[in-house]
Amino acid sequence: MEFLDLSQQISAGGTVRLPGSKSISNRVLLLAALAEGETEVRDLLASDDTERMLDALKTLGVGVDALAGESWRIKGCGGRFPVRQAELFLGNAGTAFRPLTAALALAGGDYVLRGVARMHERPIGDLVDGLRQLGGNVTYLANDGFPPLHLKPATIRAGGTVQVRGDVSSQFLTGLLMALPLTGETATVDVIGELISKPYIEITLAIMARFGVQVQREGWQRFTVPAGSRYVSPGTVYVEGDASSASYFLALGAIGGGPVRVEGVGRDSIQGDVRFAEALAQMGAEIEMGPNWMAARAPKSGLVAVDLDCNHIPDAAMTLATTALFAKGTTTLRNIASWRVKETDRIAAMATELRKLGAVVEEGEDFIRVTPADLKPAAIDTYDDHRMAMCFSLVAFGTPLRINDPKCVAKTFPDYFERFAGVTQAAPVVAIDGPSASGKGTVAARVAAALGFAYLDSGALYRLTALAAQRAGVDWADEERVAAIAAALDVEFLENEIRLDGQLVGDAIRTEAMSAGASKVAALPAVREALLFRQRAFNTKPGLVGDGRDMGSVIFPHAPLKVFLTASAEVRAERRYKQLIEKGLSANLTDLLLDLQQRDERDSQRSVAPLRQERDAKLLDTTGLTIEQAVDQVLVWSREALK
Ligand SMILES: O=C(O)C1=C[C@@H](OP(=O)(O)O)[C@@H](O)[C@H](O)C1
Ligand SMILES: C=C(OP(=O)(O)O)C(=O)O
Repeated sequence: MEFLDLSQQISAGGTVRLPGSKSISNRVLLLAALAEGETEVRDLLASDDTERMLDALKTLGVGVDALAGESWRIKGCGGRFPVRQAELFLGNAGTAFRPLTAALALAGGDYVLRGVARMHERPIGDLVDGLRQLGGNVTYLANDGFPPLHLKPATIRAGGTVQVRGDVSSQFLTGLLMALPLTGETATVDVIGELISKPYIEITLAIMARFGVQVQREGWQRFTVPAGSRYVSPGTVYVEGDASSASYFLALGAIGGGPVRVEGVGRDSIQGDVRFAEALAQMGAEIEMGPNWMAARAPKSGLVAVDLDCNHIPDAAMTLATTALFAKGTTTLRNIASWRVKETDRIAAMATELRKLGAVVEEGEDFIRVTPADLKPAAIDTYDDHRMAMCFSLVAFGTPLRINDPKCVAKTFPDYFERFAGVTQAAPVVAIDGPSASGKGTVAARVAAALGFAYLDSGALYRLTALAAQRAGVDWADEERVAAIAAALDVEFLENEIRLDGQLVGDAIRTEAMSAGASKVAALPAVREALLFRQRAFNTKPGLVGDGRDMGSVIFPHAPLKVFLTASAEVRAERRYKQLIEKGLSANLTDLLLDLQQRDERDSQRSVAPLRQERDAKLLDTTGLTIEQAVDQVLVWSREALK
């Protein structure tokens, strides 16, 4: 599986221009297609969900032309799709599936609508019931109440009243309202049960109005589409920035210092998720807002927990669940039952993944309660849910972590992680690589102490793996079993000691035999893979000095300082010889030199992460230098690089 390792982050600040709103984009596309006239749509969201809608419209015969930038020209078909028979694939886009179901059921024609497996588990029964009241011929192709659907030509009973349940998804009401002008008669929708996610209905009504249809309403209970309503292109439509996408950056500002400013959405927005800013303010964040921008910064006294009804911001509320990890006290998010029927069961997924990090989580049918704890590194599963991936990126302010399948963000925000990197600053790493006995261990440890950083002796991890394998009677060439040992290594780095399986290791990993073992197991790709995240997880606040052979090339490719530390083989052999003699061990200089040369050869020739000087690494040849001189040089470079 693909993954993305996020380093420990230390600060956030900057400006993000948001991608277009998903909810507005897909509504505008559908209404532009149903309208009379051509519509130019500017700043459309480019993502999986909007691609599903665009593909569907093309399949239905609608003229859809890409213009420069994120602009599109849609040639409206005046309520009658040219293609009368088609099969549509709508992925996991609720904003495409539900409204298209309604429009196609009332527009006549023979259509099959499918989605990804999860879409086939997301309910649509309440909408189908509503459409059947109007005479729509809709059948379930698999399970009753769920996609895929078959829509057949039918005689639509125009006019009158339709009842639709509003307590599972507001998209059913949205779908019906957007489709009703196709009947031409006065039609009234009565909402049964408490309508959820109300602000999304406001978006629907605002965009219908933009296309010339005024819906009359009695609160949230009854909506009437007047006779003779028809969609007319307003010419050009600008799509606002996505308010749900804004939530991650505002939270970053609130957690990581800030200010982080988002542009494209603000006080004048028609999206309910701008009210996420109020929730964040309740947690103590300092919020500023203009007509089409918002900014957040961390409070001096720290964030505090909240107890909130989140029914009005179901998507952005997920961001509060991970923000809660940085707030004092227990945060409760209530009235979020709809989370269970979205991209995944979001209450269960959120609880499971938060617990992996050490948080204390309680979940109920319609709430989640999060109590922060000391966070520990974990690999987070994202359940093909863009918001899981984006929400958990915030956790990097508490611990390094791995996000599995990060590309799922493509549903609404394909370049999310690039934007994340643009406004965050990771805890710095000084990566020191070099051949055996170059003195890199001593230099790295002293540089770490001088900077107040943590120290990672990555070679020790390979030596420990070799030792643990030997103790378990596993051959160093047995890739699969050695990798399993590496993955499960029970190791603890103390001040000047290492504990393996609870016991002090002492010099057992410093023998020549274990050097050879380390070199052998380090050549196995599966072993290196198993130790990858473990090593990255050492990069905590305020920073890390790591030494090894692939610190700068593989483990920390973005390290602000990379040093390639080396010395002539002869000098290295002499240093190693002296070390051994000082420890009272017997040694032979010629054998040591030969050994070193062989090891250099092996390390530089291996196919995975071979030892070499990275192009962006500084070369430090210590052949004629003392340790102090080498340390001083690295410190000078560090201070320059970490400024
Ligand atoms: O109409 C819309 O654009 C949306 C409505 C909400 O769904 P529910 O009404 O199912 O809560 C929201 O979660 C979804 O991301 C987009
Ligand atoms: C619920 C969501 O999507 P959909 O539009 O598919 O319902 C979402 O984006 O969080």
